[in-house]
Amino acid sequence: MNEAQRIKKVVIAGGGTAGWMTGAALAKLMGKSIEVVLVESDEIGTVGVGEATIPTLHIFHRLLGLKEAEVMAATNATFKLGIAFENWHDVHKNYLHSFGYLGKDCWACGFQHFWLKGQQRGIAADIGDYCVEHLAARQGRFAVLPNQDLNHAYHMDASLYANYLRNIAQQHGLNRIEGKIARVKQHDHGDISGLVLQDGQHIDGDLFIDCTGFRALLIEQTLNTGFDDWSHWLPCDSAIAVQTKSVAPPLAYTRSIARQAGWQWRIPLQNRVGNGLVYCSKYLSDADARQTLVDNLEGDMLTEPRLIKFRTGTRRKHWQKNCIAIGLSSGFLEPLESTSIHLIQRSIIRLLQMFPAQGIQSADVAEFNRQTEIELLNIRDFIILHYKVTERTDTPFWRYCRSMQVPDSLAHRIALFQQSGKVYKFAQELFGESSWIQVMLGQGLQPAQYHPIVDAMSDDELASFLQQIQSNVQRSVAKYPSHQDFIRHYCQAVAN
Ligand SMILES: Cc1cc2nc3c(=O)[nH]c(=O)nc-3n(C[C@H](O)[C@H](O)[C@H](O)COP(=O)(O)OP(=O)(O)OC[C@H]3O[C@@H](n4cnc5c(N)ncnc54)[C@H](O)[C@@H]3O)c2cc1C
Repeated sequence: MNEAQRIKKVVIAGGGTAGWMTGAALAKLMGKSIEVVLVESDEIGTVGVGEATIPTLHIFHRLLGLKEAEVMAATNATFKLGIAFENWHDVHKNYLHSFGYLGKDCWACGFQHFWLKGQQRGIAADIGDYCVEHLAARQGRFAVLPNQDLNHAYHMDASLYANYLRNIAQQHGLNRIEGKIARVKQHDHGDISGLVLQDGQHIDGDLFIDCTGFRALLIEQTLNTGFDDWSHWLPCDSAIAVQTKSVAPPLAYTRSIARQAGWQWRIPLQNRVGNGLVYCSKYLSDADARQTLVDNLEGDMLTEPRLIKFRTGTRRKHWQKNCIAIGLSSGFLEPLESTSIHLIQRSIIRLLQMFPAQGIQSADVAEFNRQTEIELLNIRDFIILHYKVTERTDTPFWRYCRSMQVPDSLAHRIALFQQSGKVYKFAQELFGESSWIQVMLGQGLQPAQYHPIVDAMSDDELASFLQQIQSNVQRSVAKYPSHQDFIRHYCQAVAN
């Protein structure tokens, strides 16, 4: 690595969601001190999916000074309060993983312990009845109110989002170059020196951001960084995606419907619905997958079903020499909990925090890679949990998932919850206790005991404690208008 070279010019290869998020952030926040160039190819196009997000996207928008209603109107967006998991625990058994907090904790233990005792005594309602976001999602209500914000994310049109960010990036001086990268040039010491386009143009730079999607043109095809394959834990390797007409007002949550060898998503936008079937090709042929998806659509198809192949896992290093991989080039977990855009945003923020203006330092590179890996491993475990903890035995795919060995870190979390109802969030971890609890209970994992401190309350006191939380949640949700009405006055897309 050439440690002396100052970074004056950053070249972003690729203009999908990752490329344009990176481009907008670098141009807007650092455009006065560095030159930013982005190369993309209309001929190759983008992966064209990735329309469900999680609440952390607010942080990115705040960083760029974007207004929520404006971004939503520009991207046909709806609000997302969580994900409904249908048929995951078992066929016809459903639950919702909402973005909200469950009930009230005490100093010694989380709310789930009070709820578990209440459940044993027959005085507790569904765990979701103690969470505002959960009930609002189920009742189709939503609002952004001062001092009473619901933890929310968005469903949005991925291409419109990329266009929106592209405008911002270009307004702040980013130079967009259309063309296909034919070759990547390297210095003798191995660093990347430039890109050569098919039309003969040379685009040289100091720091290169690989946003070329699954191709990973720089980080892998050029620098041979290596890939850790996680398909033994996350066995889905294919998806078929199609857009359909809306047939009902948009839900304020994503639907994830487990099928015989994977799961189907439904993502409602203001003007259409995004659909897809994620599946494992070992257990389902592409033709059968296409048929399964087409048989389970609600509106007329607006596009031809499109096949996408992927491999779950991670690049061994995310920053290698003078190249940083952001987006699908850095790896892919699978879309179940909509975490990819979050990971893009985390890499961008980390890059800004560690920007190597005076030259790349090996300690920065190591730290960037260390932080990225920790984040990824926690999210990976959370996603594997959905597949592992299931009572489904109806197909070979689900039997495989149920019996597979999981990482020790996840096995520990499962045992901890099963034996004593305990859940802890690790430092810097994306998913909090409420998320782990909703998914573990929803998938059918029942703790053997609750924390003894709960016995300090009499049954009557416990009943009144639970009742009060439930009433407060109901009162809060009753104030919200319908999701559809709120969108209409807050962020109606211009074309609708
Ligand atoms: C089935 C599926 C569902 C998903 N759902 C979600 C979701 O709900 N939520 C979520 O957060 N994420 C989701 N993701 C992930 C999400 O789609 C991606 O993280 C996001 O779209 C970013 O992709 P990208 O920009 O890295 O790659 P791409 O969109 O593939 O962009 C790659 C870019 O590189 C360019 N390029 C490639 N090669 C060359 C070349 N030789 N010359 C010039 N340009 C080149 C392309 O033209 C394109 O502009 C999903 C992914 C899949 C596969």
